[in-house]
Formats: sequence, C-alpha cells, structure tokens
Amino acid sequence: MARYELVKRSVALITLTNPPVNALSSAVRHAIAKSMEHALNDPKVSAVVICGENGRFCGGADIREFAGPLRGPPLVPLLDAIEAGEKPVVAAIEGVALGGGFELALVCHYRIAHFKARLGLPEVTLGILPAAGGTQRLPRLIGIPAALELITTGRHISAQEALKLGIVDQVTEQNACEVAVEFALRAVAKPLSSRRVSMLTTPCPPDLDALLEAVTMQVKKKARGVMAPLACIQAVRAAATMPYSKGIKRESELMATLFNSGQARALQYCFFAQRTAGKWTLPSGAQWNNSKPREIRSAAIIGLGTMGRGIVVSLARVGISVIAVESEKKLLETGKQMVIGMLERDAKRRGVSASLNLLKFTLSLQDLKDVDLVIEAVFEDMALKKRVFQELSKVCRPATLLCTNTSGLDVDALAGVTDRPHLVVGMHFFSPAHVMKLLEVVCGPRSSSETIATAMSLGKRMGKVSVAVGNCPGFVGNRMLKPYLDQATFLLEEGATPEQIDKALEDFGFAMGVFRMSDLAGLDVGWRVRKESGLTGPDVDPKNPPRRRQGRRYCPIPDMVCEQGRFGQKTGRGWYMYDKPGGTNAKPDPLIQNLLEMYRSRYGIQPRNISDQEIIERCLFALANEGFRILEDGIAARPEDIDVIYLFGYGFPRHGGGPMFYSSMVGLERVLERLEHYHQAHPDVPHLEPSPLLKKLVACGSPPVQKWREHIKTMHSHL
Ligand SMILES: CCCCCCCCCCCCC[C@H](O)CC(=O)SCCNC(=O)CCNC(=O)[C@H](O)C(C)(C)COP(=O)(O)OP(=O)(O)OC[C@H]1O[C@@H](n2cnc3c(N)ncnc32)[C@H](O)[C@@H]1OP(=O)(O)O
Repeated sequence: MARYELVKRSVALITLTNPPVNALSSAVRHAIAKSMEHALNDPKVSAVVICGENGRFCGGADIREFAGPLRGPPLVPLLDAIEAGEKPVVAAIEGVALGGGFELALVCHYRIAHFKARLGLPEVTLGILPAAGGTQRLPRLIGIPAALELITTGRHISAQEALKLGIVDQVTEQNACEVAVEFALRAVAKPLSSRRVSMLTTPCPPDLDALLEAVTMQVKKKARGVMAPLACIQAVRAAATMPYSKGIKRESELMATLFNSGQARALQYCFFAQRTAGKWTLPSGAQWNNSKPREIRSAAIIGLGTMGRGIVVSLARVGISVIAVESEKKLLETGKQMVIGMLERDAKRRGVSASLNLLKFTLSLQDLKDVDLVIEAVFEDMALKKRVFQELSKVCRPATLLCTNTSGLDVDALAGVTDRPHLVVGMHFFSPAHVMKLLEVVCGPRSSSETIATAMSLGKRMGKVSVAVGNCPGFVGNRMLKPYLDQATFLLEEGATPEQIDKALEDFGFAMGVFRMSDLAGLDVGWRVRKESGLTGPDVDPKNPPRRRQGRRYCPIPDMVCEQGRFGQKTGRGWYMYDKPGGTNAKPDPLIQNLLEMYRSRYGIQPRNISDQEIIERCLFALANEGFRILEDGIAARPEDIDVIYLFGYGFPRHGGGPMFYSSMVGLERVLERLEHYHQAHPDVPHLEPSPLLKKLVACGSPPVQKWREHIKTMHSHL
C-alpha cells in the first residue's frame, strides 16, 4: 500500500500504491505512518519525498470506507505528525492531489507539481468537508477568499493556477518525483518552521464578516438546501478566528454533523452511480468490458434544428468530422450560421481554436455514403423518421451505424425499415445537446453489442454521461416524466397553482419546477404527443367524460393552455408569462389563475389547500413508482441508471440522490404506504398503484438500492 525506498543515499521515497487512484484507505494510512516513522528515525535519511504510483499522487480518502465503521489510523494525527517532523518532506504531485490527497500535500513542507497535475478539495461535492486539516491549512496558505472559493465549490485547479495561488512551490514538465528528490536534498539544511502551514497566521481580510456573508448568500442561492458548503464556510471562519489547535476541533465537529447525513450518503451514492452507469451489461452477457467499440472518425447529422445543432457541436469539438444535412437551403444556411457561432463561442471559452474545418453542410443525403455513423435528428414523427432510415439504408455503406435521436419513439420499428437492424441504436440527447451531459443509449432488441459499445463510447468521448436503456415508449427518462407531470396537473385541478407546485419542487432542490421546465421545453411538444395518442383533439369521442380518457383520469388543462397559443417561453406565454417571446423571467399570470378557477367551477371541483408535503409525495413517489416498473420491465438494468438519468437529464437534486435512492432514503415502506394512500384517494390513476417490485422489496425487508438487482434478476429484460 506504500513502497519505501532510499534514493540518492539519503532521501526516503514513499510511494503510495493503491490503484487506481491511490486512495487513502486504512491500509495506505497505516503504511504511510510506518514509513514516516522509519524515515524520521533512520539517521541515514535526511529528507522524505511522498509520491503516488502510476503517475497519480492521491485521489483522497477512500470514499467506500465511509459506508462502514472507521478503522485504521485516523488521518488528522497522521498528517499532523508528518508536518511536525524534523526532516523536510516534499510532495511530488503527478496526476491528481484531491481531497485527503491534497491535504496530505499540504502537510508536506514543499510541493512540486507536474504541469499536468490537478489539485482540489472536492469533499463538498460528496456532502462533507475537507476534514484532515484542509479547511484550516488552505486559508493559512492562500488567504480566506481564494480558500473559500476552492473549498465551497470543490473546483479542481491546474498546477499553474496552484503555483499562482502559492499552493505549490514549483511546476515541472519533468518527472515530478525526480525533481522532488533533488529539491528535497537542497532543502535539508533549511529551517522548517515557516514551512509548517498550520503554524502560519491566516491572512485575514478586514471585511471578513461581510465576505463570509456574501459567500453564504451566494452558496444558498446556488445550492438551495445543501448543507456541506455552509459547513465549509463555518470551518473557514474558524481558520480566520482561531488558532490551529481549536480550528481543527471545529473542523472535526462540523464534519461530524455532515458525515452521516442523508445528503452525504446521497452525494456519495451519486459519485459511484455515475461510474456504475458506464458499465452497461446485457442479459446476453455482452457488456462494457467484453464488447469492443468501433472507432468513429466521421459522422453525419440529419436535421439542423435545436437538437441537431447541439449534436454537431458536441461531435466537432472532440475532433470528429461532421456532415450536417438539411432538407431546404434556407434551413441549412440558418443551421450553419448557428453551429459556427456556437462552436466559435465554445472554443473562445475553452481558449482553443474552433474546429470549423471539420464541418461540411449539405442538402444531399448522397454525401453520407462514406461516414462511420449517422445520427438522425429530424422532427419527432415516425413516418418521417422511417423515410429517412429507408433512405440511409440505401445511401450509406453497409457498415455505417444508424442512430436516432428520438426522445421516445420505437427504435426497433426504425431498425426494421433498414437493411442493418443490428447497426441501429437510439442516441437520445437532451436539449441543449452541447450542454446537457446526459445521453440515453437506447438498445433495440436487434442492436448488436458492438453497436451499443460504439454509441456508449462515443457518448463518453463527447463528455456525456451515457446510460444504456431498453426500448419502450419514452425509454426511461420520458416514460417516468408522464406520471410526474400527470400528478402536477391533477394537483392544479384540486387547488394548487403552478407557482406553488414549482416552489415546492424547487425547495426540494430541483433546478426547476415542473411548470417552469415545461415552459422551457415548449408545451406544444407534449400537446402533439397527446393528439397523436388520441388523448386530445378533434378525434376524441365527444361522449367521453371530459376528465377521463382511455379508462383513466385525464387533466385537459395543459391542452386548454396550448389552445390559447401559449407554448411556453418561446411564445412569451405558457404556465407563466414572460417579458417577451424567448424571455426567461417567469411571472405568475392572472390569466392562468382565471383559467384554473373557471375550470374548477365548470367541473364542480372545490379547491382545497394542498400542502408542500403532498406535492412532493405525489409527484416524486409517482415518479419513483414508474422507476420500479421500469426495473421490472428490464428497461433499465439498475436503479443507479435511473437515478443518473434523473440527475443529469431532469435536474433532480444530487443531494437527493435521484428518485430511486430518494425512495430508499425515505424508506420503501413509507413510499409504499403513501402510494397506497394516494391510490385509494385516486383509484382512477393507475400510476399511483404501487408497483409489484416495490411491494416485493418491502416484503424482503427494504434492502439498500445496491441490492435491488438481486430481486429483479428473474424478470424479463428488454436490454
Ligand atoms: C459521528 C461520526 C464522525 C465521523 C467523522 C469522520 C471523520 C473521517 C475522517 C475523514 C478525513 C477526511 C479526509 C478527506 O478530507 C476526505 C476525502 O478525501 S473525500 C475524497 C475526496 N476525493 C475525491 O472526491 C476524488 C474522487 N475521485 C475523482 O474525482 C476521480 O476518480 C479522479 C481521481 C479524478 C480520477 O478520475 P478518472 O480517471 O476518470 O477515474 P474514475 O473516476 O473512473 O475512478 C476510477 C476508479 O476509482 C474509484 N475512486 C476514485 N476516487 C476514489 C476515492 N477517493 N475513493 C474510492 N474510490 C475512488 C472510482 O470509483 C473508480 O472505481 P470503479 O468505479 O472503476 O470501481
């Protein structure tokens, strides 16, 4: 777990050896303690260098250990002892120095960083704080404002920025370990007291209270209801106002309030869920580590609407040649100008040159004959998409992969019109596609494992969090959205307002409430889907009871809103009113209030006071209930996949973990009981009827999320 060597006759080289990131597990801490003791006691040793194997200094504490009882030498006394030692210790930082890894570097008397290294204290993103002295040493080293920013955001910085801030002493393009050894030899005769960061006085700005107050406001606004950044601010205040010995106690008290919190558990779950999601697996046995993706050098995008443009940008900025196709000259020209503008802005922001030479714009599908992969992003209309796929089948070389960006249509029906159903897969991007991190890779029953592996790997290359899902209407994300949206509109009928429902969801932590989100996405999209599925429009049988369709409760209010030409932000009116078409400042609209009142009086509905608790329970438990059905149906392989989709695609708060983790945190028994309660009150809403899997899990004693898979194994999979 740590290798000890004597180099250059007098330098003890301690190499952390815990792949893949040299996390500070109990065994590593133990090995460091032993090695340091040896080095400090060996008269041959005049200096020490600490580095990490495989070009990675250290990724911090072993997060997996947080779930169990704490064992092994505690980090704080171990680090304090390194700093207090009488021989100079130099950190040789290659790769990463994060969290506890950065804190380890801070107790070394000198820090040498490789020019590609990244440093940071990302604990806040895991719902905790840097509790191995990080909140006390960093402010002493670089001052309160810079330390506050790094600790409350968890941002990683480059070696160059670390040098500017005074965190590292030297940045090198050579082997950092070798440079550190030479550095250590030169440091032998120098006094160490000024190099012990905990002994420094924190440079304190005169307006400390105002600064802390401003950062607190900022954090509260940005991360509503999230505890860790606020605790970080308090810990940094201690660094400014207390000696190290007291500050470190305060840091530890604050850590204790966070360590076992639901938020910390949720955020740490998210860290691992995100990594689990990439490890797709099919019932056939094909999976991420035994299926080789194809290399994609060239791609084509069909359709230069909002989605198509975002996809072109996502591909071009990772070096893939893209041919963009439109059906009309005017649309092509508009799309081209937009794409170029987007790429130029993106390149400027990243300080690179825009890869415009990779782009080609055309009106002819014939130009696609040699590309490796096509992504169709035309209008959401099955007949149109089928025509495109038939055409692609004729035009593209037999090995070209054909992908669809449909947000819910049958991928297998599209595969069926091609000459290569095994090379067809869904790549469901989220709007705006060059910004949103989520990609649902929709596996049809005939998609080959190589096709899926290629789509997943292309997603990763574009910087997306890719999740493999099965083929059913709406896939995972949009299928779950239906019961969630239904509950929101039923609550409107019963007496709530859009702003009340949105506030409850935003207070819960959603980036946007359901009505604000719908206004942003465009209300006409759902209206068209409802018309196509016979739920609304002139073809609906007038004998139908108005609030019942297809044998279940139906709320026609969204249709009434659309009938008034209110399609959301783009028309300046939707569930809210906006200053202008395209405006983003949502204000409650008295016309919607009137519409709701008239509607309720027309149907004799007595509005009632609805609590935030009811809003959250009905919306979120209906959402999760559909998630359980999705697991039963084998549309998602694991609850983690569903959660990742909701975290990255639908603004579910990370500190809630995602709908499935949230249910387990609330308690499956409680979720079951509340769903039963609401279903009894609304028997005509099948989405509120608890799913068999939920009942089964409760009957099995509500196992943790990571174990649910064991209870789903025998069920049929669509993946
Ligand atoms: C009342 C009770 C009171 C209790 C008080 C308790 C006090 C406890 C004392 C605590 C002392 C605090 C110490 C410290 O302040 C806390 C920390 O250090 S928390 C950890 C901070 N570090 C991070 O957040 C870094 C996380 N990792 C990353 O960001 C990335 O992994 C990376 C390092 C940038 C590398 O990225 P990639 O190359 O892309 O690789 P992956 O991300 O895919 O990771 C590969 C593999 O490694 C696993 N892994 C990564 N980091 C860790 C880690 N820190 N611990 C455990 N495992 C880690 C990752 O999951 C992958 O594994 P796989 O999924 O492939 O199995």
